[in-house]
Amino acid sequence: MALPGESSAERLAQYGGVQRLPFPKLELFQRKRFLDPALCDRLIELIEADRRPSTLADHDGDHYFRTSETCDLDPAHPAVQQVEAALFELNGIDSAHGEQMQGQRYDVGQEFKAHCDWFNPHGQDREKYCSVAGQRTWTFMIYLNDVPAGGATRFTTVKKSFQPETGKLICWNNRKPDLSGNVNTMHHGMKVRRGMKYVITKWYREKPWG
Ligand SMILES: O=C(O)CCC(=O)C(=O)O
Ligand SMILES: [Fe+2]
Repeated sequence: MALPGESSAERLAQYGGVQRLPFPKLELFQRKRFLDPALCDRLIELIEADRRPSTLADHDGDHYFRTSETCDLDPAHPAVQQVEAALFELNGIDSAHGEQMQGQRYDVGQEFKAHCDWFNPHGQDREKYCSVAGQRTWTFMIYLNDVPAGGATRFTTVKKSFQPETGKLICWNNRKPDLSGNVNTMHHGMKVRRGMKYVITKWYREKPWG
């Protein structure tokens, strides 16, 4: 049984079409065509309607660290609820443990430099970001479109890149079996070279999200 706020390789495998990448030190999965193209288009419209410059915890003053635009997706919107239902069917994580779903849009030249999604236990912002809901457990990310050039997500320590593709989902466990953050989850949303890139991201926590 997975802990609250967690999924597991066994659970993900039940869904069908889920592939685990062959890295012993990192639980990393992909599922192609997780969302259908029409739903991806609706989500892109929502991001376009509501986007604002991204912010970031603990970026050490590098204003070019995450240059994309972000939006918090409305949990009451039918398209967002459809994604939530699909995610629950896949991962079995109680939605109370999920942060609000985020949309991101990267224009040409924009990126999200190499980082881990879990919060540094020694970082200045640990208290601010983890005091209520605890650490991030799993990340689920879905590409909403094909990007003509650039925009791959590169896992830098295991040297694996994912190419954006409409509806493709990738997910990973941010923690090691001892529940500390896994440095092998380090990933870089690389610069878009041509076209636009849209993704949605869903992060889960150890404890229910306020
Ligand atoms: O856009 C990407 O490829 C990566 C996004 C990401 O790492 C994040 O939102 O935490
Ligand atoms: Fe990330």
